[in-house]
Amino acid sequence: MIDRLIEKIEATKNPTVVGLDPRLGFIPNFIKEKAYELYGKTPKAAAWAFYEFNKAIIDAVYDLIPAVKPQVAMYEQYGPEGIKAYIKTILYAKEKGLVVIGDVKRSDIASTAEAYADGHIGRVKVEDEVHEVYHEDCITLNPYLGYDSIEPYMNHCRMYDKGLFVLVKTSNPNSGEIQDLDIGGEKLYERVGKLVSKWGEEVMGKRGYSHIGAVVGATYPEQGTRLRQLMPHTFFLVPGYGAQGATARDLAGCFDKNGLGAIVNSSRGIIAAYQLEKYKNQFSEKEFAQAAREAVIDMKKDLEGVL
Ligand SMILES: O=c1ccn([C@@H]2O[C@H](COP(=O)(O)O)[C@@H](O)[C@H]2O)c(=O)[nH]1
Repeated sequence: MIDRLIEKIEATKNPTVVGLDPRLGFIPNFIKEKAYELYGKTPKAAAWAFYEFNKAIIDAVYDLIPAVKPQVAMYEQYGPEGIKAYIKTILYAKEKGLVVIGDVKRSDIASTAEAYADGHIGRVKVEDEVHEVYHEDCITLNPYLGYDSIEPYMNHCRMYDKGLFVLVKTSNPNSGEIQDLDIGGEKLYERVGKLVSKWGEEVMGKRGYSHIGAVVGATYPEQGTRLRQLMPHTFFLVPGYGAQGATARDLAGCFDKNGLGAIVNSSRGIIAAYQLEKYKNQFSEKEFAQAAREAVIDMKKDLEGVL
């Protein structure tokens, strides 16, 4: 997976990931009205609207970006219909040639992790039939349970050309409460970073980066720079740009000397761009997808400035 992702970044000359985190508040009225006409004000209507919205966003930006990151929580909250919209979104993005990062943040003991791994990045067996269910290219994981909770996914990376992004330093305001704890001369996030890097040695790609990457928040520039030094063969997924306040300068340290090594996610800042002060005079609600495209172009330029 990591080699495919690097190729896509090189082809688009853009390390931007569009986060597909739809919320009803982001969906233009004309889509919602249609959804309610078809299905009433139900979870099915929300899921229908999400897929229509995502499809239009993907159509508007797929030629500019290497990857999308659907956030499963936004879909899961609407139950089975939401999950169907999540899977349909993934399949559509893949049809358009995009790498798909499922932001699912799973974590459990090995025997349960096997089920998550089979479902998300592997195959499930029903008697003599084998099925791929969720179709993500890679997923996010929480490392709190240690190596045996991650290992079940590693085999799938090898067998099915998949990847992982493991939480190391998250972008949220309270992440330091646990992740910045001093544990005998080093910070907990540093120890976790070293572990993730070591686990990654077992599943190296061909371009010097492992199929096991790390999530490193753009909102913590010092920690990002430190982790880049500690983890030279680990690709970073960097959330926190835009809506959470981080700028291109904040995340510059997450890249390697060749301007590779990281992909930067922006969700609200792109998919809801038409609602932002910066774009709302330029684009109407009907033009939400064009606004998203403009936001991607602006983000690309912004990142180029620090690479
Ligand atoms: O440390 C983390 C890990 C994951 N996320 C996720 O990324 C997006 C960010 O959305 P924005 O709208 O661009 O703020 C969202 O899905 C988070 O769950 C993160 O922000 N930080």
